[in-house]
Amino acid sequence: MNNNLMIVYNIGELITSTDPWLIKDAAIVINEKTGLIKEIGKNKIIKEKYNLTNNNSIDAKGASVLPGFIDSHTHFVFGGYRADEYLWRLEGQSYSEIMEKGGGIVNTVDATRQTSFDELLNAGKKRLDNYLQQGVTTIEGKSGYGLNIETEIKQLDVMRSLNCKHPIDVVQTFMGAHSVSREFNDNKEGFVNYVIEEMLPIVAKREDVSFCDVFCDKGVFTTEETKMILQEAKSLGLKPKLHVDEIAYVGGAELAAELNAVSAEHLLKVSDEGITRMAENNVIPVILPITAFSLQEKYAPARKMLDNGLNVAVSTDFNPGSSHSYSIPLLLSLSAIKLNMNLKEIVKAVTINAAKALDRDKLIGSLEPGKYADLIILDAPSYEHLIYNIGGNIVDTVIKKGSIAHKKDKLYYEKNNIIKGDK
Ligand SMILES: N=CN[C@@H](CCC(=O)O)C(=O)O
Ligand SMILES: [Zn+2]
Repeated sequence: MNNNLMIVYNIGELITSTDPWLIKDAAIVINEKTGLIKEIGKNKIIKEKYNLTNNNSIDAKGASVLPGFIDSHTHFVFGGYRADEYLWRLEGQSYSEIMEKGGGIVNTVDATRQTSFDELLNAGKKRLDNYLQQGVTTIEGKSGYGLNIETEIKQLDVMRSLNCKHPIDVVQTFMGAHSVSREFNDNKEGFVNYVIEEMLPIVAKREDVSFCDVFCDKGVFTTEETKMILQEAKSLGLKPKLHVDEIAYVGGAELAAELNAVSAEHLLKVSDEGITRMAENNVIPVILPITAFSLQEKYAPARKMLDNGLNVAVSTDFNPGSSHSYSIPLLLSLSAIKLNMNLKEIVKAVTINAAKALDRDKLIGSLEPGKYADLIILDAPSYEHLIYNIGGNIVDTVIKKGSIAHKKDKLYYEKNNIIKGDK
């Protein structure tokens, strides 16, 4: 009767990210073949109905269980580092000043062009391993450190390969308009045409690429240029996302609404009108508090967005420049302390709302029958510990599509039986 079923039982509290939000003393029945959730119920009832002696069943021992985290905005495939720029920023130079002096994104473009596919793959794998240990089961990754077709394709190929090889699902976004490439330094119009005419037709044919993103901001691409690129991308079947209103207010959120974009991201300088327009058009705001922290900028008005009914998502924005961090605990802490979000809003922001930002909410982001069994078991009795435990990773076990993808490592000294004898 239990063939191909995995049962996670003795769950102290199950956080579903849907209704009912919390189920005490719960169990989840998973179809291991499909990786989908078959049934969720009270522990006692599931125990009576199914045979728990199945080897693959897991005793959660009263711990809190919740959906796998979804990091909906990252640039995790890149070559080189920009630690020097981070130190310059600490000495008072701004992100824009460094960019205007010829640094910033184009430095990483140089490094990424010089880095081989295998090196990018290895670096990407290590970063995904780290994400997995923190409970991330789906991640978005953007290209945009190639700015020519060869290297953009190389980044996308690395992400495609990682998506096949790694338990974390990688959702790919083409971001050829991340900055103007050095070759087109004095010819931005030429670069925009290059993106539209040379890159988009090739990238849009790939089934593994879902979105097209543009850095629409002061000193980067204007709203007109962004509109041209994203309208073309849309006509070729790529769904629009926008980096907007980060450096300065440019009316980016309004443009995201006009384009019916899936998401608008950053939004540090968003206007009230932009918030209203996003709400009217179901645009998901993806807020990146680690970036504001790292740039020492004012945080995006997440509270105002939530109070206006928006489905706010939060993400690490892991990249080599503005947010060199893939720390989920830091993300959760900043969301609580700096964005004034409550625990439920924070969990939604890294689960169901993040799934919405990736247009995958029919399959992931909440725990309910018919959705993928992407879930985490905490080393804590309550999900309150996610923000109470500041900066610490309290994820014990990660299950991806019904298979155990990570279990907290045993300590080295336990594994090797190293003990200090009495002296
Ligand atoms: N703001 C634009 N893009 C990235 C930063 C890229 C970089 O500095 O390398 C971001 O989302 O923060
Ligand atoms: Zn970004």
